[in-house]
Amino acid sequence: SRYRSLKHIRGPPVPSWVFGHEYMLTRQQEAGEFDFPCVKEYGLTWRIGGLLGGDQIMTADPKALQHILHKSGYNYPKRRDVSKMSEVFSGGPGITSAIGEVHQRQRKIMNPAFSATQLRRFLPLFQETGLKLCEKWEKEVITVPNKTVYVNKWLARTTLDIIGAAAFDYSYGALDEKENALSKSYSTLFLDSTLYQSKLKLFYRIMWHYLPDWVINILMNAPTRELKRVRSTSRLFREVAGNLLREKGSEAKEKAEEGYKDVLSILVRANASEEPRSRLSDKEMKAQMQTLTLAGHETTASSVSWMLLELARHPEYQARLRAEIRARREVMRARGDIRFTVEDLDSLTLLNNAIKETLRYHPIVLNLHRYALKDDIIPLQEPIVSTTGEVVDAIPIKAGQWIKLSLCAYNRLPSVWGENPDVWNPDRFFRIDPTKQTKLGVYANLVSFSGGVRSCIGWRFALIEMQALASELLEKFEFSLPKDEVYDIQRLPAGMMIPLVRGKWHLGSVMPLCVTAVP
Ligand code: HEM
Repeated sequence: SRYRSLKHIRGPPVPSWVFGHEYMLTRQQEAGEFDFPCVKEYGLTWRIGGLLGGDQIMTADPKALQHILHKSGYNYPKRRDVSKMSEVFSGGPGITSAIGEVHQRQRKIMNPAFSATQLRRFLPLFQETGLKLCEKWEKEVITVPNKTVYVNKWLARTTLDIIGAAAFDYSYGALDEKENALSKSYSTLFLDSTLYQSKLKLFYRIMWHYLPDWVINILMNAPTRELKRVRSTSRLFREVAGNLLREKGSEAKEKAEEGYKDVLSILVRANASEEPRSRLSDKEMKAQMQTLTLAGHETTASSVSWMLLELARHPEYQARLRAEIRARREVMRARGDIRFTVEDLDSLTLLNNAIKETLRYHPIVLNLHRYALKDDIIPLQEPIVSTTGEVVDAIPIKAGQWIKLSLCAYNRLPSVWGENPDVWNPDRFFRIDPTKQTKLGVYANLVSFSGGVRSCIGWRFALIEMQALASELLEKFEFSLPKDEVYDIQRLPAGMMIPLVRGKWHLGSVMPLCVTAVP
């Protein structure tokens, strides 16, 4: 049968015939606590259980990842239950849930909005919104010395305002308004809908993979608590999108005709296109808006929050970083400029190393769930030893085989990242020679943005945004561990990796840090 051939691959004992490792993986107390020991015990590729006695391959092997993500094009799609869940999160058939040719069409339509030239134009917006956050903190938030601030909450509002303005020329007013319904709804979305689901619900959801689309389309509307929660965010978004298209739609159409390549103009033009290959339906257009809003804000806010936590844990590095930013500020002022340019930001080596190291150490997406469309052979960079002691350097698989990519474990491989990969140390990037690595990710060979045809479309957007926000924040504020209490931050697997405080889950997903203005 199809799975028998994998029995010779070693892996951890399967905890349940029904769930395989699926349930266990969602129940981790610390993201990666499953993956990291597996690499140490079995090598970079191992066998885990799937549903109902099935076997899966799990891998962190650079060559296997390269094969699956890059070289095979669309031959290793996302598991169907995963894409269908993305559809629920996007409120319709958007780019994260589309597969094959539909995805190719959508991606081609949207790509021009994410070119390097296009994104440069957003830098002033990133900076102004960052400065607005600084001002808020200075005037309203840091009212007493040693104030503990939930930095992730503030950053999520900042990045929500940014994605609204950058993509849709729309103001969410999340930084200004205390009670913004949409930003509130987003802020607990993953926690409420994805973290620690019951066994039954998880089983039911993963089984979607085997069902025909029309059945899933009915099940997607089932009245479970989790689905209702996600749909309620979608409803709020649809209201916003409706207003937005009413207000900006005709203007966007004109801009599109003049060749503007901002997201909204591109989407509106594609929506009006007569040509099937470049057309987006109404549903698709709205789903893209919702997708970009979701995929484009909390991801970046989270990454910056993890970086600030690490800088709080590493005050000496933080001080070097601040000095680097200030020195560049002098150069900038001497030129007569008032803002950093993209070149200035790219020249901040310590900052960029800290960003890379944070993406490596705290990848927001831990695992990707894929399956093979065709029979294939997966090549391995580091051979493994089978149950009978033979050396395996390639794994033949059958069409339909489930495969999990361990992005978090790849990001910790000493063979790729050098010694002490379990320590956050940005200086490692001074020693890394990317030409010696297997080409993988879109950025710095990290797989934190995934890779290949399904890689993150917004990685450059995120990078410039992180550079801009971090350079403003770190120049004006010092981040340290909270003084009022000890907060033990857990990294939890909730679809996206989210921070929770051990013993204080009632606080929700928070990143508490002590923030002090620096003179
Ligand atoms: C640090 C910030 C970010 C990280 C770590 C990140 C990470 C990722 C990852 C790992 C994927 C692949 C997911 C999968 O295959 O299931 C992805 C896809 C995606 N990301 Fe990001 N992302 C970030 C920021 C952004 C931003 C700012 C945007 C938009 C402005 C964005 C838009 C998207 C979209 C649309 C996709 C789906 C692409 C496709 O399937 O063709 N992301 N991202």
